[in-house]
Amino acid sequence: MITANEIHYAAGSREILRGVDFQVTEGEFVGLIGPNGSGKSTFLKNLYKVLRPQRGAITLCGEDLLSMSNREMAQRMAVMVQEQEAAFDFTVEEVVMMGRQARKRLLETDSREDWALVGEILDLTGLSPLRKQGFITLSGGEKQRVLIARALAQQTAVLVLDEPTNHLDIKYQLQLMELVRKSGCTVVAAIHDLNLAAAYCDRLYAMKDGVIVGHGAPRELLTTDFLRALYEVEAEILSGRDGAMRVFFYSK
Ligand SMILES: Nc1ncnc2c1ncn2[C@@H]1O[C@H](COP(=O)(O)OP(=O)(O)OP(=O)(O)O)[C@@H](O)[C@H]1O
Repeated sequence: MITANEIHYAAGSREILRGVDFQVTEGEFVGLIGPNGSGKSTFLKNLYKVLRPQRGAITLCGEDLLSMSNREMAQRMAVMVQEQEAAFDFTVEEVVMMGRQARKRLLETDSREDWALVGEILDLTGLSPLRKQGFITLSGGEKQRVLIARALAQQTAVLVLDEPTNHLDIKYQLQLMELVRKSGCTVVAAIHDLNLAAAYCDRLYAMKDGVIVGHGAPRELLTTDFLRALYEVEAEILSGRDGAMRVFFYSK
């Protein structure tokens, strides 16, 4: 569904991505982990074309991403990032409706089907009581839920999420991960919380200093030795009563 080969990206003389190889197959939920400043957001920005790699190739749904128009990309891939949020002076339902734009012709109005879908997604994300509230008046966690709702309204095959849960309380963290997993989309998400990543992702890619230093199923990848090398912390790995792995951290 997505392949990135040998991606190099530099900002001025600073090499941020140094030959990143990355593959996601259809229906997979892949997490991107790694320490602060390792290049995760920069890599995702290359995936959704806010940045253009100096070297390397990316395909989306079998087509060359770099020669695709933004509209063609938006019909295949929805993106949820943090930085856009200040720009919205719209109601919650209007922001979610914006997700439909990529699927319409120029000047095509919102149909009854569009509104029905928006209503359904507002219900799913627990946002119906807030639908008429101004986006800029929402709390950080509410904004994050609106942005994921907007991405779901785009009805794309692929979702790219940069830190989708960092403002959410624990109930909504679990709910968002559940929702994303059940969406049936192919998902790439940068996630700091390794317990969430391990519980929901099929596979993880670990990035450090602009290169992929490991990838695999969470249980195979996240060993104490690997976590020590990646984050310079001591980790203890246990199993929860649901059988999922839990990681505890101690400073070195
Ligand atoms: N335009 C730029 N000019 C110089 N350095 C940059 C630029 N953009 C990003 N960087 C640097 O590249 C590195 C990678 O940044 P990036 O935001 O991709 O990291 P990240 O892994 O997403 O980090 P975090 O976990 O903290 O969000 C950082 O050290 C950042 O300061």
